[in-house]
Amino acid sequence: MNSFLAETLAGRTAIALPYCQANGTHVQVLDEGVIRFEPREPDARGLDLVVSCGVHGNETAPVELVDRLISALLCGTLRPRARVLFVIGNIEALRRGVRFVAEDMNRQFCRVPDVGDGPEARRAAMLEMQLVRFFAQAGGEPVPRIHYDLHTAIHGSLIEKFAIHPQPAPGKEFDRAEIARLGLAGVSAVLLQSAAAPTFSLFSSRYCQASAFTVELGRAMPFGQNQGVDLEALEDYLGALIEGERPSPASSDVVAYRVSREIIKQSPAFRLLIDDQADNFTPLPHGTPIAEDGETRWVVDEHDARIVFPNPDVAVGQRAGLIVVPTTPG
Ligand SMILES: O=C(O)CCC(=O)N[C@@H](CCC(=O)O)C(=O)O
Ligand SMILES: [Zn+2]
Repeated sequence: MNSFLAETLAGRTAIALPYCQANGTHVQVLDEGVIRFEPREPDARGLDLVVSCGVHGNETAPVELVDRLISALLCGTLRPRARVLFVIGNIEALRRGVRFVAEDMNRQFCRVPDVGDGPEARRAAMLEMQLVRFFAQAGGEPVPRIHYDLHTAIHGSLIEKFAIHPQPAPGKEFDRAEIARLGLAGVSAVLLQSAAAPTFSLFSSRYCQASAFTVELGRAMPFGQNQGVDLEALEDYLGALIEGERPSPASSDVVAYRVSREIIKQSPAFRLLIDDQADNFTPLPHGTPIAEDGETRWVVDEHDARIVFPNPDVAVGQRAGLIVVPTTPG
């Protein structure tokens, strides 16, 4: 039998009726690339978990990981004791092996009522609806809600695996316990966002009250070329969550950075003044000119600053880099 990913890329998954596996697990394909698993015993459910991948079509290692987890659930070697929703984000971009088709999907979330009409904007709006329904259907006693949106990065990184924790809603705080747990998944650092970027993880954090993270897992490579991306710890960790475990680390190994500034491209004249191939977390000495755009110049005035996601080729209005500085979680 072809895997869920193979069927999805071939255009052969679509909304279907729920069914029950021999081991009692309830399964339903909710849309193209969207599949939900629920345990036989609803009372056993201790967690509602969303794992998304492929929001950028050139970031395939996490898609292969998600496909392995789905296959294990479908053949019964993994038995859920949590409700789990898997989302393969930008299917057409995955088919083409490109980051996006018309617009960056990870800038199309949280846009109601101003939803765009391109393919990524429409898909993002549908995925938002799926998450809202998934979390609302839980019933019973409230359980923790977690969303991991899995990515890989364009450049190399001095810290290979790191997460971005979206800016909390007013009156809320960063989730220290979930940040610490990420260490068990092989994640070494977290960036605490200080601005509301229109990402998938911001959506689930703000509108679904989930503890949400964008997780960067190494370098973006095409399907079949991800041997250099070691996702074993993450795969074990997600398998444990799905099977109802909630491992807690004795102490946190995850170092924290605060996003000090977002560098926003304001016009086509935007220029990066540092190497646009710089690794993520490359240190930026005080006084370094980073970018210019007409009259605007970005110069490092932070102590111990690093650059993350330097990219001058984004659309006007989008971020061309993050300046981050060390901080403490929480
Ligand atoms: O490597 C890059 O420049 C981009 C990698 C990537 O796709 N990162 C995400 C981060 C999302 C967030 O800030 O939560 C993105 O840019 O969408
Ligand atoms: Zn990405």
